[in-house]
Amino acid sequence: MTVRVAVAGASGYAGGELLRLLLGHPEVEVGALTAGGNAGTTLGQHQPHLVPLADRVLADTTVDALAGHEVVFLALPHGHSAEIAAALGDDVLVVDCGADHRLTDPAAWRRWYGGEHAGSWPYGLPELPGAREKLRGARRIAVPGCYPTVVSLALAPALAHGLVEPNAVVVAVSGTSGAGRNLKPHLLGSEVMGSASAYGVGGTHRHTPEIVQNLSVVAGRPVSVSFTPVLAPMPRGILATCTAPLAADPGDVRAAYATCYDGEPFVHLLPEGRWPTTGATLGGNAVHLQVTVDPDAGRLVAVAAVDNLTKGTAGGAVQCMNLALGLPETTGLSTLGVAP
Ligand SMILES: NC(=O)C1=CN([C@@H]2O[C@H](COP(=O)(O)OP(=O)(O)OC[C@H]3O[C@@H](n4cnc5c(N)ncnc54)[C@H](OP(=O)(O)O)[C@@H]3O)[C@@H](O)[C@H]2O)C=CC1
Ligand SMILES: CC(=O)N[C@@H](CCC(=O)OP(=O)(O)O)C(=O)O
Repeated sequence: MTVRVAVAGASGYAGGELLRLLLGHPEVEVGALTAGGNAGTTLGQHQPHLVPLADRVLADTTVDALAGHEVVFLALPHGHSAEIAAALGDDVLVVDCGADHRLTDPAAWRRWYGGEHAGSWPYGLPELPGAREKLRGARRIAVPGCYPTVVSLALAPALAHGLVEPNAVVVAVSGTSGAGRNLKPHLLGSEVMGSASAYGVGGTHRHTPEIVQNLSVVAGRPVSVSFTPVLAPMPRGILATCTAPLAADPGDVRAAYATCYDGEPFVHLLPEGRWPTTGATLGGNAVHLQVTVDPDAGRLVAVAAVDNLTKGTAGGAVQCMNLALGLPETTGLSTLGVAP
């Protein structure tokens, strides 16, 4: 089986990571590569690590360029996917790395993103209860945001099994590639190096409703989340510290987590006493996770690390493609990190 795959947004960070993984995927042939203003330049000018594709010329992001492929990955800014997907036809698998189709509630979309909601697609986090079944055979997939991937997986077992009260506090540190390859003053080396900064504080980050949506479905009741992201001086990786008040009788918290993720190829509950590091997850399609109880504070504490570009975007997207096409879910994906 050889699947012809196009990548829109190939000059960006998510597009580059998609191509790195797709070049190592045994069932994939890389077809059209598209961009915005950088159309007409070669991929090698933007992604020097992708040597086999260095001479490929980036096309404009048009339906004509993307048509004729069995799979189209969209690694574009928000707002582009609905129109492209509608023109590509129902038989093409469209995997959207953007936010357009993640939220199920149109009112939440209007509040957090503005404008009319384009509708929700099957949500590309297979490890959430019930999600994998909806991804098998799907032809439209909404890949989660990077923070929602790691936070949802860190807290889902606690909420699914009633180990905690339904209100969580999350502080998550992210590398700068999470912000994309944009020329923004706050992303300049001189601003970021040697300094960490909180942003989107006070419930204002647009990933809050996505995290709340995921955890409320898992818990079967409304969950509130106080989410604070922090920009850190590193190119990749997210480390999320998630806490919630313990329920009256939580039982063996670690055993509950171990049972939940038993057999999940991409979620690694660390041995007791060891805590996740972003470094250990870099380049791998894995979430590293640890959980404990803080008895004095009466809180469950879960810490999780992920590479925002791999399991946090592109790796998760390839995992979902595998499920949708009926391939083994782990095809072309490694959990091995890069160290040191
Ligand atoms: N970075 C991350 O960790 C994560 C990103 N995502 C999502 O993935 C998507 C891509 O993000 P990311 O790679 O970080 O962003 P980048 O800014 O790095 O890349 C954006 C890509 O989209 C292209 N593009 C920009 N504007 C247009 C346009 N008007 N028409 C066509 N193409 C355009 C750019 O081309 P050009 O170079 O020509 O401008 C580039 O290839 C976004 O929706 C983002 O939210 C999701 C999870 C995590
Ligand atoms: C460090 C940083 O800036 N991170 C980004 C996360 C973006 C992301 O995950 O993607 P979506 O835009 O597709 O949701 C942010 O906070 O906006």
